[in-house]
Amino acid sequence: MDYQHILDTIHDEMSYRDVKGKVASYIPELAKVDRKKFGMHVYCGDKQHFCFGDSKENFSIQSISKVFTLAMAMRLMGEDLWDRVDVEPSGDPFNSLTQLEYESGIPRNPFINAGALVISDILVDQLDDPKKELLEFVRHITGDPNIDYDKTVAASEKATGYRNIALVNYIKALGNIKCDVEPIVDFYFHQCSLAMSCEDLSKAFMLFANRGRILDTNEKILKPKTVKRINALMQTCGFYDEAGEFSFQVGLPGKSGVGGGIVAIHPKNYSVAVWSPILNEKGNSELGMKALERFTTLTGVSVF
Ligand SMILES: NC(=O)CC[C@H](N)C(=O)O
Repeated sequence: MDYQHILDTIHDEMSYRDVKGKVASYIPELAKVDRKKFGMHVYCGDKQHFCFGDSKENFSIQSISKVFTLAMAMRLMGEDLWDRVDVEPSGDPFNSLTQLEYESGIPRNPFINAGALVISDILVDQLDDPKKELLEFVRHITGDPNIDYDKTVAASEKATGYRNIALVNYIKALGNIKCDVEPIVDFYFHQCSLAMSCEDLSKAFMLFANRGRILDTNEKILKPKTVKRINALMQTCGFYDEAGEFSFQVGLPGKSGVGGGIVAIHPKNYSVAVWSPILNEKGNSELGMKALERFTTLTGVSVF
């Protein structure tokens, strides 16, 4: 497969001028990102990798971080985790509070904010220094010791993060949060602020395409069963109330973030990351989704 040719074709065909969405602004710092940015990176099981555009530039990974924290929580709790968070698509926006009331504080899945905040509670409760351990985890699986939090983005989200703070308080009132609210949201805002490139993300997500093993070293980090569960959740819940559309258009398990990144994987085959900060109404990268649709169409490879 000539991946470089396919990526070059996508780069030639598409431009930020073709999409009408907006860069996220409810986190003030994200509104400063240049809407012209566009990059893509593919990592393959044979360690070859291909890219175009701004694929080596760091951006705020936001909700993509929820996949890393889920992996860490599954390593700590195994199947007991599912007593605290469910595994169903929500069909609601990522930051919705409504289902919690009639579902007794058990979030629909770990990729909506409510679910990710319960995962944050678990990590804050069980780890001595969760921020340090998350950084170590991400640096280890990418082999990049320079990955770090963007403290300006974390502070910007904290200053305006009323909904997430409300979510933790509400879930705590319903009995599904153990720790204090402040350290949970502090950890969550930091995980969302992780600054990574498409290159970093496609390499990190090879873990999920490679049955839980780091591509470079073959070290086993996750059990195959854990990887199966995480990939299933990415397929059904990775794009909030657009999960069906992403499956329909692209046909890969994946995860998006409001920084405009999307990562998707094909089990045993490849991992692909794309970044364009212009979001559609559902909070997913508009150009990113189109680029991935072209990618699975031109390669003829999706999970379906
Ligand atoms: N979908 C997202 O990327 C949302 C992440 C963002 N930090 C929030 O909690 O609102």
